[in-house]
Amino acid sequence: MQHQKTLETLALPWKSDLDKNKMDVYRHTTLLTDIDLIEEGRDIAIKGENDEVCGWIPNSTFMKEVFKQWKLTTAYYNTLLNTVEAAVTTVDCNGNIIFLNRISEEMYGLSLNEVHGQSITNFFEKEAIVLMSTIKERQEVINKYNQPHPNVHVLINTSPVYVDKEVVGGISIERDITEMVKLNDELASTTAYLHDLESTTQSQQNLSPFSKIKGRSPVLKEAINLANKVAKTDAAVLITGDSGVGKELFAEGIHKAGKRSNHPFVAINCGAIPTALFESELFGYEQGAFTGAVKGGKKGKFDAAKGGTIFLDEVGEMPLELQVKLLRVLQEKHYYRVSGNKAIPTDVRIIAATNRDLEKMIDEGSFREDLYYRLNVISISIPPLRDRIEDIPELIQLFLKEFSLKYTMQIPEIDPEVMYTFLQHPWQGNIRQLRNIIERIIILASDNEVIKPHHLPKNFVKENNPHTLNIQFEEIQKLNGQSEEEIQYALQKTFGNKAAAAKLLGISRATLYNKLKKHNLKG
Ligand SMILES: Nc1ncnc2c1ncn2[C@@H]1O[C@H](COP(=O)(O)OP(=O)(O)OP(=O)(O)O)[C@@H](O)[C@H]1O
Repeated sequence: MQHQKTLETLALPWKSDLDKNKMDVYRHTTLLTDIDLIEEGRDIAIKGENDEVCGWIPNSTFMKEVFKQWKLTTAYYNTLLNTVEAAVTTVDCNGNIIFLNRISEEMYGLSLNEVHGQSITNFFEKEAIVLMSTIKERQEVINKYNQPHPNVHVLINTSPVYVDKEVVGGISIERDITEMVKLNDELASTTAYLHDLESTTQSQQNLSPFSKIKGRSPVLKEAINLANKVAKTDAAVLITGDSGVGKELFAEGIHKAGKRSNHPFVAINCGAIPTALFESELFGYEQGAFTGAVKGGKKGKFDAAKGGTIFLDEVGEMPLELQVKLLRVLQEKHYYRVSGNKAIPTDVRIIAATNRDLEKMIDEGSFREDLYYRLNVISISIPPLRDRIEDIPELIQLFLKEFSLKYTMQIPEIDPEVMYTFLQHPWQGNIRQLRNIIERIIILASDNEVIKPHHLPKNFVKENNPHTLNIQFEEIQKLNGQSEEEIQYALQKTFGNKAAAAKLLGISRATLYNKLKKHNLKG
């Protein structure tokens, strides 16, 4: 508590009429606390450096001093116990409660007056009382987690209290961490909840009928919106667009978003079926229909797609005579198997797609106008990739991920020049071409290699106009993202795609964000 006094400080000078044999003798440096029990009425003789008795302390002075020290110690002790931000409990060697401070009283809902002198085991589960084992085993405990009550979590320090090497009791100091435990629990459950939410939204996203169609361009979003609306009806849909723009993905999406989604989606490439087999392929045949026919007949695509959707891909490639047959089925709403005479009702939704200009074909007489109107109740036009360059960075990332996974590679980084080449490319083969190129890149690149222009196929590079490209690229190479104009230029060149713009400027995405903030740019 306080600085201990030595006996010397209390001593009076030795007098010749005193008898040291009637006194207890101590050295002058002895501390008050080191003194054994003094018999009532006995004075203390003090020995100096040379072991000569040099002073004495009358018993009354000693007792007064002890009393004074006791009062002081108790005052400090009580103040300390009630000031400390922890629950303090002291017990005697039998585990009877001597003291609880205010925090201890509050923490356990006990009042010192009521529990004083009672065994601590009356108030706590035996196995939860660290203090008891500390006394028994004479072993201090530091920062041990304990749950003395179902609603209380603490970190506990305990120590036996010794007087002259003998354990006279124990003291425990507990820091209440209930709030922390609760917060931690909440954090854990919130994290788990977030995980759940994330995977539900992810699976919902995966379930979304058009989720496979990636891209953020307004033209693409518009096409998806229209497809979504059309999907709710049973109307025939004609999807137009260049080769590889994703027409089949749209057809699948419409099927999945419609009420026929639990039935099959059957795709037919109209350009790939030989004329002689077209009817039997589509409508099936009865036994003995022709030489080489399978015994028992065979079902056709219309049977296979029953209740679902038939996707007539490349419908513009269909020979005229077959167009007539298809038209008849669509008009009459039933079909016959080859060599069959039973009319089978058609129960399919028709979605057709073409990359040909059907109206021009009608003018030229190679596509039937009546069939065109049958198929084209609603048309959805999918824009070519060169008209929605904003989608390119996302598609690149998608395919990089897909093929890195397939060929068990790290997802490589794309050099800004390659990104720029991609953004400027005319993409005659659209997304299919982009996908194929990325697959090739992944196959040819080594792990951890940055994708550079030399990774691109030679004929692909030739498709670009190398002259303009180089000049523009050189211009861009001079950029370092320092000025507001450069940042705006890069954003404009990359259609606002920040990842691509950062690559062009040769700075990290975080740096670009900082610069956008600094220049107050929206990006
Ligand atoms: N927006 C897109 N997001 C992701 N992948 C796409 C997207 N569009 C197309 N693809 C992918 O590109 C490839 C070509 O797409 P799809 O077969 O749907 O094109 P298509 O227009 O039907 O081509 P074709 O006219 O040659 O039959 C497929 O691998 C498809 O998954």
